[in-house]
Amino acid sequence: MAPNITSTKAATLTVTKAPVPPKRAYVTFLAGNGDYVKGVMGLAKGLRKVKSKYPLVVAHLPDVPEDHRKILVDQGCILKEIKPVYPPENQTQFAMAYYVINYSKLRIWEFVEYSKMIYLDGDIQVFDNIDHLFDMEDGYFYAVMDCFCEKTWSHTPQYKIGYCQQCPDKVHWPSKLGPKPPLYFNAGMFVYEPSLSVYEDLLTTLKVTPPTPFAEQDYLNMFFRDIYRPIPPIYNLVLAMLWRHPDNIEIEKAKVVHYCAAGSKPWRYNGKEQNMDMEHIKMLVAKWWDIYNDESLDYKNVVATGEAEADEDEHAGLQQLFAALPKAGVVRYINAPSAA
Ligand SMILES: O=c1ccn([C@@H]2O[C@H](COP(=O)(O)OP(=O)(O)O)[C@@H](O)[C@H]2O)c(=O)[nH]1
Ligand SMILES: OC[C@H]1O[C@H](O[C@@H]2[C@@H](O)[C@H](O)[C@@H](O)[C@H](O)[C@@H]2O)[C@H](O)[C@@H](O)[C@H]1O
Ligand SMILES: [Mn+2]
Repeated sequence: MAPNITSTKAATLTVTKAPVPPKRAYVTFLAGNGDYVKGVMGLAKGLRKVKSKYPLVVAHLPDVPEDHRKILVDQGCILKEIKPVYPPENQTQFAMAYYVINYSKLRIWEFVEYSKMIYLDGDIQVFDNIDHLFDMEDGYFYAVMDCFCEKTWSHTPQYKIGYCQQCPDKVHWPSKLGPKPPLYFNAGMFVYEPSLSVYEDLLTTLKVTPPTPFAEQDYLNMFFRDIYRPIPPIYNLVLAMLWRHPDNIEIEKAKVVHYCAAGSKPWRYNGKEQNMDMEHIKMLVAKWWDIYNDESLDYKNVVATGEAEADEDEHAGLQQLFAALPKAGVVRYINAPSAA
């Protein structure tokens, strides 16, 4: 029935704007015209396979060629060109010469159109939904602890004495070396909040910080030391853990796998380098290729899936995060996000 309008005074319509939900996204970093674009493509498809609710932003340097950019746009990625960030002039020998470009990752703090982001290296694959990590308490930097046992750490005192934070009771930190190093995270995956003030501080502080072998990973560990919170290794399985600290991990529960060990990049894998003939490595590389080759996961072939399915996966993820916490033992992990 039509409303009975008697007054001729124009009705004042007050539209209360619905609160804009905080924007969240995954973000990765791409440089050069080489084969890392395959890693990013695989990551985009993996996030789709686990029905993540959030897009993948690709922060890329100007040297990423047009055809690579198109491949990623066609896979539903949001491309954002960034300028390189270089450390101050230095004589440092980086653990890997190309690490010098990794300081450009710092540009992702400028993406303030997002309230919270999860950074993932291009050599990472997500095998289970991890959207629930966005619900962790704000104001902290979340990442998985690294391991110091690989040759890439041979320049460090901890490597020289056989100390690793993954097994702090095996070789105790000698007091003559001063205080035990603070917990150290692998910078291939982290949960953070973009912020212009933090971004400015990162770039300003970098100018007066002598570079070190693990480049931006060392720098980020120093910069966020006071708000770093360790999360369980299921959120960034650094492959070296498989042969260095097998007791600290449950490979079947790994939600995120980081192909950072020498010779483990799936798109270059030939099984010839040390430890690359392990059954677990072969299985994880095959799992990566299954996703990469799965055309049903291509953006053009995927119909938007319902929220319900994603929520369901997310709820399951929360339960597993709860389950993973008590087994930790090594460090007190974060308080799991409320299940509500
Ligand atoms: O030529 C390169 C080298 C590195 N990267 C990016 O920088 C990240 C860090 O490098 P990498 O993963 O090789 O370091 P690792 O974790 O193996 O030490 C990669 O994952 C990519 O996202 C890139 O795009 N192109
Ligand atoms: O630029 C420094 C890099 O340092 C880290 O890689 C290392 C680290 O994981 C060591 O612990 C391993 O021994 C080593 O193999 C591996 O390359 C990050 O994964 C990467 O994203 C990036 O920050
Ligand atoms: Mn990596």
